[in-house]
Amino acid sequence: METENKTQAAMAMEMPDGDLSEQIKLVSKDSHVRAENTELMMSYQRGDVTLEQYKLLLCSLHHIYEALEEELERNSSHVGVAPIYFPLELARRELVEADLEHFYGPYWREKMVVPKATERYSHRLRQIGRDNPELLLAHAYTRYLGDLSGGQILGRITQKSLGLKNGEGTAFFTFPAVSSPNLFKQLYRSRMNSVELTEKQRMCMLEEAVRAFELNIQVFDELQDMVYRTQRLINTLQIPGALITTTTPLFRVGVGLCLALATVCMGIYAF
Ligand code: HEM
Repeated sequence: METENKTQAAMAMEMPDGDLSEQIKLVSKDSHVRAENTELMMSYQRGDVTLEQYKLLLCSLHHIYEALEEELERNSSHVGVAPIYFPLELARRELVEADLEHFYGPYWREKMVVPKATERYSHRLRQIGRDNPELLLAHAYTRYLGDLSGGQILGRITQKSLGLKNGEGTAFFTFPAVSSPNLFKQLYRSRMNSVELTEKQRMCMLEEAVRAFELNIQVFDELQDMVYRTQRLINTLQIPGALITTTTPLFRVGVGLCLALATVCMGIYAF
């Protein structure tokens, strides 16, 4: 991946129009297509996203935005962060929390399921927040401009697929302080273009944008894998789906162990 990123980043660096917003869009074009084509995003585009997929996605989004927004805030006066710091307009964390509470109840924190890929993503955000804060721009761009673009379509699909009325459980997709997503994206791009970067920093920024997409793709793939595994467990053990999807992971492990034990006991008895 590293070599491929470098080639794409080098190509973008040679663009006659040297605006960062144009270069970053070009360099991440293929990754955007790959992100759109993940199983999870394909379920969205087919309009058949399930509650389980959406709840798992919310857990990961919370973990990611918690790290991103804490690091942006901690570095908000950094020269590479200040121009693109729009907490009032863009912050997602509290909105995701409202959605998590809607689906999991007041003790949602104890019920969160966070895959390894999500941990890796937040670890990367913490790492650059500490060592190279200017690279936070690449991640803020990937997530926030994505949420303001395709994310708006995904919000409508979520409502329709899951039959959610009056915005219940879909606060994440809303931007109450942004009256026009298109105008806001224009402003955001002009702020991105105002950040002064050395050639080396610019190259690292373009590579980081591709990495940001890659980290998102890995999260989506692992979430989908978890959905498949849960489905297989339901089918194998023939237990009601609701028992799996509405309970805590610990409870589910307990149920699994009891059923496994019961199967072994029955086998011994039969023998
Ligand atoms: C079903 C999935 C998706 C659909 C249908 C979709 C669709 C779109 C559309 C229509 C645009 C506007 C393009 C334009 O204005 O030129 C866009 C832009 C964007 N999307 Fe997506 N998208 C999806 C998934 C994603 C994902 C998973 C990410 C990142 C994690 C993402 C990040 C972005 C970004 C950063 C932009 C802004 C590009 C720019 O103007 O520089 N998208 N998307």
